[in-house]
Amino acid sequence: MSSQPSISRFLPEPKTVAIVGCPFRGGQAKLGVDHGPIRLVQAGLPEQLAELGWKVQFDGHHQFEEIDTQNDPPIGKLKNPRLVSRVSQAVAQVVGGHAKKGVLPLTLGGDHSLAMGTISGTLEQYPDACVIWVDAHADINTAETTDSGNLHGMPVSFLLGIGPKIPEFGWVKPALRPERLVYIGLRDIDAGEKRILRENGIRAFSMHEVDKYGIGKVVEMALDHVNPKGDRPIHLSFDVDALDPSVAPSTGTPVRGGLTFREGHYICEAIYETGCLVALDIMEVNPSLADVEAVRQTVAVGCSLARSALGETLL
Ligand SMILES: NC(=[NH2+])NCCC[C@H](N)C(=O)O
Ligand SMILES: [Mn+2]
Ligand SMILES: [Mn+2]
Repeated sequence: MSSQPSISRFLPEPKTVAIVGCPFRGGQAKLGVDHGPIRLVQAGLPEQLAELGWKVQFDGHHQFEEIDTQNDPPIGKLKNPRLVSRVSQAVAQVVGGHAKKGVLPLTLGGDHSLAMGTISGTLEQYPDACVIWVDAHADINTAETTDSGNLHGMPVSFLLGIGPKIPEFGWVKPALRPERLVYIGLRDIDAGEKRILRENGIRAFSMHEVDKYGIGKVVEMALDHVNPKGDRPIHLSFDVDALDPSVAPSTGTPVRGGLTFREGHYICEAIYETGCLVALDIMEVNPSLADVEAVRQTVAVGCSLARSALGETLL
């Protein structure tokens, strides 16, 4: 496999990627997702990206505070709210700082609550950026609609500024507009989330549309919706549970009927080809939830999705 020399519309040469390792699990209940970034780096992701011609910056994973339920009791249903807020705020600063320097931040999760931070950071530098959210879930619950209280099911509502205002999350600017957001891969949406998607006119391509139109057409329609002129920066937030559990088994909330290996990679390849990608998240790899071989497979797919989004081609 090789990489194509390609021009980025927004990143100066030499093209530089900064790996933002986020060993964080406070947005959900399962142990192990905090080891995702460590495994992705151990599997050789920095070297693989260098091989593709990127200048790679990585100086160790972030150190976050421990979960402390004593001093961080739930706010309503929200679990670990102060910790999730502080961690995401720190991540927003780091991601925003890289973006400001013309470097592409590649955030490795960790749970998807981190995207509150990564997307805030991107929008700070690129206010007109659009977001492509690839996931089995919409992660758009509010403090009112959430059943689980897990903040990894809620980051999008905070970015849009919908739902009750929680003072502890006051730093999150409602900087994302509903028409700048598009989903691909959805298949497990809570009733309250369906209502939010409808009421806000948010475009979503579920697995039904992937089946109906094929992934090529779906990505074309998705890009056409959020980036019709191809002049907006793109933040790609990829939850590995968008992939079918047979492809990415080791993740906290797997849902059957997901994207094939090729469909997942096609999305990344097509977004790379736009030349508009400015930030990438690879989230929810949890190396503790499967046997050795299934974990290896999930970590490997996390790495290969990142490579595809950063220019690896089949020919
Ligand atoms: N990032 C994820 N894997 N999110 C799963 C969310 C599941 C469910 N909708 C919830 O709010 O709890
Ligand atoms: Mn998900
Ligand atoms: Mn998610």
